[in-house]
Amino acid sequence: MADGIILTGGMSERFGSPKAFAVWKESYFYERAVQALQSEVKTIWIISHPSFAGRIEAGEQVKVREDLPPHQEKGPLAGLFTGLSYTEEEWVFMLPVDMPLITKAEIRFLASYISPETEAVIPEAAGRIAPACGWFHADLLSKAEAQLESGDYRMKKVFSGKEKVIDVNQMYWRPEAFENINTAWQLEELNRKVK
Ligand SMILES: Nc1nc2c(ncn2[C@@H]2O[C@H](COP(=O)(O)OP(=O)(O)OP(=O)(O)O)[C@@H](O)[C@H]2O)c(=O)[nH]1
Repeated sequence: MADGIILTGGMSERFGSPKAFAVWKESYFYERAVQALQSEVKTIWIISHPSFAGRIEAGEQVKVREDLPPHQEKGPLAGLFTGLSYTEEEWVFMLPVDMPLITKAEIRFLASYISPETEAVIPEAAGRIAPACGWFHADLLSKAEAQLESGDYRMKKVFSGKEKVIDVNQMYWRPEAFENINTAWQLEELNRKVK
């Protein structure tokens, strides 16, 4: 079995309010992320921000945590570090909270690329790699920690050549599922485009 990590620790400055509580089809973004993951993983670790973590509903499967010191607010890599610190599973699926169209179908699709030598499976959509979304092996914990300690917070740098980047525009029937929302305008566009 695997665990899930939902990243909600960002400040959502471009969006204007915490994206965890943005609404898509009558659900908060974080609720949609939980729905996508719940049948695919054991425990879901929501790694959130102290200013609103208390508003997120936890449960038997869903645990809410904040970035572990001393790596708070250092971006998605801090969330990966915290999530991997809590999990006891070999694999996690990490999902940024701002990808409201992802469902379990995408999680399973990416899982099909895991093989023994793989350290991560991440999507590339419309020419852009989404390094904070995908399957991550627990061995990345020590690498994430070392990298945070070195002061380099770039997510992509955590990989050591054993990551698989899947071009979802070529391989997948629903590449728009990997679109991420940064602004309120993008969310309006999505409402117009996707019914
Ligand atoms: N746990 C954790 N998650 C983070 C952190 N920074 C960003 N994230 C999450 O990573 C994902 C991508 O974040 P961005 O969209 O790049 O950043 P953001 O802070 O949410 O938005 P901006 O403030 O507009 O840049 C989102 O799901 C964020 O909630 C962090 O320091 N810790």
